[in-house]
Amino acid sequence: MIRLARNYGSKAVKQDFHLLPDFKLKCGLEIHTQLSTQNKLFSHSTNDPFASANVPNFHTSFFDVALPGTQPNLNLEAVLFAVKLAVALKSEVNLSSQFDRKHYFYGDQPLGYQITQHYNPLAKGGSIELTKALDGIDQEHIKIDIMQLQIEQDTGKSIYRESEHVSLIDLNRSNVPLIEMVTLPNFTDLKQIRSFIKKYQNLVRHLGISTGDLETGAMRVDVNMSINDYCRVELKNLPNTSSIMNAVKFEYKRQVDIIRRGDADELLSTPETRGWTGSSTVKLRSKETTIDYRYMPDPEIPLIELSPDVVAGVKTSLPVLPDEILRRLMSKPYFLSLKDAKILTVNGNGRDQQYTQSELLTFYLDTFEEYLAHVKEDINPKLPTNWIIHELLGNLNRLQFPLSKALQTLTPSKFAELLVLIHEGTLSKASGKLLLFHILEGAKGSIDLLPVDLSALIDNFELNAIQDVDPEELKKICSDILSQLNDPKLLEGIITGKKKNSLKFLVGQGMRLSQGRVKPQLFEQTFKKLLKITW
Ligand SMILES: Nc1ncnc2c1ncn2[C@@H]1O[C@H](COP(=O)(O)OP(=O)(O)OP(=O)(O)O)[C@@H](O)[C@H]1O
Ligand SMILES: [Mg+2]
Ligand SMILES: [Mg+2]
Repeated sequence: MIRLARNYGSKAVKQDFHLLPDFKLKCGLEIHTQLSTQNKLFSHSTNDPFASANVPNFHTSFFDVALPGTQPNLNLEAVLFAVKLAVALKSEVNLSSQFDRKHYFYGDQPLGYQITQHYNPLAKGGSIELTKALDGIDQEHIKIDIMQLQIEQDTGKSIYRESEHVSLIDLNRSNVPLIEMVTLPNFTDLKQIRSFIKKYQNLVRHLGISTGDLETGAMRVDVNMSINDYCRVELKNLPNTSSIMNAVKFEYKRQVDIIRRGDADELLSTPETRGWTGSSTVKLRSKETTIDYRYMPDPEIPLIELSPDVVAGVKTSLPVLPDEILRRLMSKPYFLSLKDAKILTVNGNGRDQQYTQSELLTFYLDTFEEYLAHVKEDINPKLPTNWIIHELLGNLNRLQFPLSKALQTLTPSKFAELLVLIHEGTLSKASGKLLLFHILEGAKGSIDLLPVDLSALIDNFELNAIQDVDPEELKKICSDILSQLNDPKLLEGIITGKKKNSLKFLVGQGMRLSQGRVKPQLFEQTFKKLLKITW
């Protein structure tokens, strides 16, 4: 088995890319996903392939290093994770599946074979739907069929230090559980491939069975592609989405050139495996010369026998899936835009954000419910969205403060109280923003966090919007602003209606003077009266 060193920098030059009508693309994906179980697939060592990258061979047992006489012991958590995924993909779970040995020799595979499922995998069939509305593909709706899901073990890692002429072996990754998911060759363009990968990644994160990160290798995508029914080429070593897309584009152009030159019968008549260097695909091996893996059932591992109850139990305990959540969030009473709904449902990699998706979604739904209970019919669905997705998250990122801590003081009911105050005009937007930042900043420095007392804070800072503004006083403020303006052109533009927007500038001055405690509409009305504006 030949492997290329991982290439993280993709140097491919950006150019226009189009599929050509006479050269029909057909693609199928094989995706390997590491399961985030506590332990490894066939041993009791901790499953921690990355955290300890600086301590090689730390998370290893006698079995992981293939000491003679050691035997595999199947981790049921991995089977449960695989069943979860199978059920979410509507695959048919095989109630009796088996493990097989796939033989090949490589330094980071000390057993001399990989334990996988070849003859009788865990699940078959199933599909993922992609739509224009939710996934942004060009077609209204397509279905990508899944061939099968199989459980297998990951290999160790080889590290090549060319300057020192040494190859190092790290077995921390050896025997980490993987699921290989194979699709039918249903993909016909690049957007479909990109959307599918995103959707599958979000699904495994949503189910809590994998980190789904491409960059760390927790999720690895091989693309099989062919044009006009010539033989398929399999692309491997694709470390991130842009490599996947660039490799497909490069390979498409390469195959089109071969067909145009009339060389396809010679060069595209046998399947081959190619790697991605960062700027081009290179041949690793042809499938003709593929070594014979001598597959055989593993005699040391009993069949995985599942009772129908287990599958049924997983089905009933499965969380609501992301597409369904998106659809709910985009309809009554939430009416979120697709973009905002995705902020609440698309799981990031969890390392650079201050919340998990489920924390955020729960916070949003709970706050929304309390807000709705207060305002009833008079609801403004944009208010919770803007204040949670934009204001709250913006502040958490700025302060590097996790949502889980923030909500000890800003509970959903407190946050809803804040929204109601803004909704009713008791608190202006500007004061609301100040208050929110102040609460979060204070909470960050505190150890014991109690639910915040909003009314006390509002009184303390005199943030209450002035409800009964004296019209005379308002008139005076507005006249002062006008007399200090000294810009007749601007005034003329406003009065004639040629520069309607400039009225906002005047209102802004009023808001500044009143420290945001007077409603902007009141300033607008007063200015209009003073300037005798009729538009
Ligand atoms: N004509 C074709 N054009 C493009 N893709 C194809 C074509 N025929 C099959 N494929 C895709 O090739 C992939 C085959 O994967 P599978 O795991 O079954 O076999 P493999 O690649 O030979 O095995 P391995 O797991 O050892 O790589 C599937 O994703 C399938 O959709
Ligand atoms: Mg393959
Ligand atoms: Mg495969």
